Amino acid sequence: MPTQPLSQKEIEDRLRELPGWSVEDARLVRSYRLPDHFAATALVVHVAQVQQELNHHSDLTLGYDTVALAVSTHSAGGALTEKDFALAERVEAIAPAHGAH
Ligand SMILES: C[C@H](O)[C@H](O)[C@H]1CNC2=NC(N)=NC(=O)C2=N1
Repeated sequence: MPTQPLSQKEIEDRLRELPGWSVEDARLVRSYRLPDHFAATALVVHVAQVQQELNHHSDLTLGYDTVALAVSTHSAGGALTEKDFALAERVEAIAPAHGAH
C-alpha cells in the first residue's frame, strides 16, 4: 500500500515531538551545527547509512560546520508522510553523538 499523506493535524502533532524540525516549502527540515567540518561530514555519512536502511532520502546539505536536511515523500507527490517523520526521528537519535545541536 502506498504511503498516505499526513493530515495537517497529524503533521502538527508529530512536529511537537520533534523540537528543531519544522515544515518549510512543504518539506520537513532541520539544520544542525557541529563542532567542525569532519564532525559534520561524519554525520552526513551516518545519515546516508540510515537513509539507505529506510530507503528514504533527504536532500542533505553539508556546510563547513552545518548539516541541513529537507525531506518529503516523492512517491506521495511531494507530500509529508510517516516516512519523513520516521527518518527525522532516526536522525535525531544519532545526531547528538556527533556533537550536533
Ligand atoms: C525506488 C525507491 O524505493 C524510491 O525511489 C524511494 C527512494 N527514496 C525516496 N526518498 C524520498 N524522500 N521519497 C521517496 O518517495 C523515495 N522513494
